[in-house]
Amino acid sequence: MEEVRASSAWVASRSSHVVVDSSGIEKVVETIRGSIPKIEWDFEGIHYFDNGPLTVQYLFVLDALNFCFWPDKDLSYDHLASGLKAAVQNDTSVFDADRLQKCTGPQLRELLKWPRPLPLEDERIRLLHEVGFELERSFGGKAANIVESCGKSAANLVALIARHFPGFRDHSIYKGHQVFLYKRAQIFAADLWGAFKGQGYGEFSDIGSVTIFADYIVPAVLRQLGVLKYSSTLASIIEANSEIGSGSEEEVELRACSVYAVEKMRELIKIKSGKQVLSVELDLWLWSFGIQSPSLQHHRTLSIYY
Ligand SMILES: Nc1nc2c(c(CN[C@H]3C=C[C@H](O)[C@@H]3O)cn2[C@@H]2O[C@H](COP(=O)(O)O)[C@@H](O)[C@H]2O)c(=O)[nH]1
Repeated sequence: MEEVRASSAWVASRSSHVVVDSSGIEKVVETIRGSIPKIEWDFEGIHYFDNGPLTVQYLFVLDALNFCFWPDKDLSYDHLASGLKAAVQNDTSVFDADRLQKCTGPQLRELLKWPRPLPLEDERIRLLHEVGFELERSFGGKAANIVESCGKSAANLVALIARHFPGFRDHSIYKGHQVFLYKRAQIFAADLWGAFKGQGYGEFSDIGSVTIFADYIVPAVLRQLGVLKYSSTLASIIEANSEIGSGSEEEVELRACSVYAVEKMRELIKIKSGKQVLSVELDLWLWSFGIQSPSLQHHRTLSIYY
């Protein structure tokens, strides 16, 4: 994840639409006084968990589809997590690699009990096929085998997933440089860690190397907290709910500056209180705050990455 951290810092040092405000970071750190509210993984009670390899398969499929809910104002991540949970409870072979490869749009809608086409549905189906195909080709059909081959390293896991599954290669080109954000690959590692409570499939010796997951909720929360400042043009685009192009400077800055700001926050917490908090914990705190603030306006980008 060093490349996520380094390339995000590179963007933050050159950004013009989004600025990381260090006094905003200081204020947040002062307010929390070294202890961020602990948010339980699955605080919503919407995820499948059986303490075994089927949970790993479930989480991998979940994170393969964990992007872009906003184009349908009634759809959210909750529907995906709980819909896939109900599907696997009803049929434990639903995420078998051969079935993933054959899944169609109407079948996915039926699984999720969603009455109309999903946003980017054709992309979601393409990605499910890719996951099923590559799981079968290289991992005996089981996501648990990916995890077992990463030597309890989240960084290895993210690298392995990015190498095998093109849909997880979350990156952009910014001012000629390649920027890595790996949101869904990293969130898969974090989901394993959270679900299995750092044991078994969730044991990673380097969980501290995972950064936040640059989505559309966390930047909005950071802005609300005064950590991110937007240019007036960007602010009005977001206020008007206008779309921001995937890979545009604005979009890359929103995401990369969020990663960088939380890394800075983490460093400052360490300096001020001596406590070593994880970006995964900061992420869940910020994200859960964001989804409980429906009035928070977020940026809108059509993307398969987040
Ligand atoms: N940074 C960050 N982004 C996250 C998550 C999660 C869920 N993580 C689970 C893990 C444990 C908990 O119990 C959570 O349930 C989803 N997202 C992103 O949010 C957006 C969905 O928004 P809306 O349209 O309002 O549902 C979309 O981009 C989605 O990819 C997270 O944790 N961190």
